Amino acid sequence: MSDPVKINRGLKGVYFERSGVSDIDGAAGELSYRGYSIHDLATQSTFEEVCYLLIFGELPTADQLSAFDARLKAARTLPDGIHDIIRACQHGHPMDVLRTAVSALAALEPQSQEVSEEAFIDNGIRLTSQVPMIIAAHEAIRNGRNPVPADPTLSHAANWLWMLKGERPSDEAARLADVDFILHAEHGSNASSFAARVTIGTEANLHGAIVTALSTLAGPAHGGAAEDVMKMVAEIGTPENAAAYVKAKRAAREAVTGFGHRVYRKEDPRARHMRDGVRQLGEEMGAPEWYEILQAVVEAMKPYARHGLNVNVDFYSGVIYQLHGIPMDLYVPIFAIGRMPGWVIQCVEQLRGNILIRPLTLYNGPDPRAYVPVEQR
Ligand SMILES: CC(=O)SCCNC(=O)CCNC(=O)[C@H](O)C(C)(C)COP(=O)(O)OP(=O)(O)OC[C@H]1O[C@@H](n2cnc3c(N)ncnc32)[C@H](O)[C@@H]1OP(=O)(O)O
Ligand SMILES: O=C([O-])CC(=O)C(=O)O
Repeated sequence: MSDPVKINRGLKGVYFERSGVSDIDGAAGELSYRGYSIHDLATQSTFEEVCYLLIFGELPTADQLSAFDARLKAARTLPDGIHDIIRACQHGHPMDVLRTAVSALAALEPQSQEVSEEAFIDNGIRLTSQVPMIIAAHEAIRNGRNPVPADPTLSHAANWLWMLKGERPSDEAARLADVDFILHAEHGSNASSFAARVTIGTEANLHGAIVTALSTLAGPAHGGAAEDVMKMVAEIGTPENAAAYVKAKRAAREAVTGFGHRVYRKEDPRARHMRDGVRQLGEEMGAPEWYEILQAVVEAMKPYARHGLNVNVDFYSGVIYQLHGIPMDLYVPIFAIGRMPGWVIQCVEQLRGNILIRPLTLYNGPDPRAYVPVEQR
């Protein structure tokens, strides 16, 4: 019997809202933020500027940028108690620790309860600065070190690396982190941003929506892919093994991680910037084999490219983090650092003319039946 209504499982191809933030052309493999090509932003802009663009809709003037930068820097503080919470769950996955700490911020900072556009922007800017602090503090605490205080002379990306490692990053390392954040900053109605919008649809506060988004980002089909790609590269071991690995995956009808996307049918436009980063960094660090293994996987997947199966943004990012000596379980949290402005502006957009997001499921359970008391079952 055919269903009386058309069901779009996974909401594939369904438009549920209008958005002026980012535009994805999946067929052409193109992405822009507020009309600016991701390629121009990745090569010419900074994460601070992209945050401003996403949140306020226009590129900032020099004065606006410096005022915004000062606002981000002033927000590099965590309330008393957050380090204790991190300490208490230090052995957990960093994504669980980050989510727990953001949830705790909602309880510790009274201003997080306000639901208005201005409050979302204020709280969103504060959280954008606090998220990298939480991740770096956790990394320090779980390794028996004291958290490194933020350095107000450093950019968002450089300060993150400074807090993570306790040493000043090179300009190249800071720029690579900056580009990574720009590329991850926003991506339309992806699963975590959609989940955040669902939370705001109930008129909940921004911190609640960010907790939802973090939970949703953590899965391997979304933000967890970079970590899985690194595990895959380690398992493959040498470029010569890549073809057999892919063949076995395809034979078992299992996903090759870092490939595929719900929207793109050409290569994810963000991937090329990460690919260049892996190649350069690998050569500089005398470890070209990671790039060679990745390219051997791409070669082995070529027969499937005509079905729209190409690399996505996270195919290359994990190896960049690995080359920087960043532990694998920090890859998803790093994605979250970059995605903060995207989540914030999606929540602001949702709040304007808010509507409860509540689709339908078509019932296919048992027909109506009489209740049977427990002693008669
Ligand atoms: C930042 C991000 O979130 S990007 C995504 C990161 N995730 C990953 O890299 C994990 C691996 N990829 C995947 O699991 C999927 O591609 C997803 C979840 C991202 C998208 O899934 P969907 O939108 O359902 O995929 P789509 O409908 O395009 O799949 C089409 C076909 O390609 C196959 N396919 C999709 N991705 C892959 C993959 N990575 N490897 C092998 N086959 C795949 C599907 O099984 C499907 O085959 P079928 O028609 O024979 O059943
Ligand atoms: O858009 C998606 O479905 C996933 C993605 O690439 C992202 O969130 O960056």
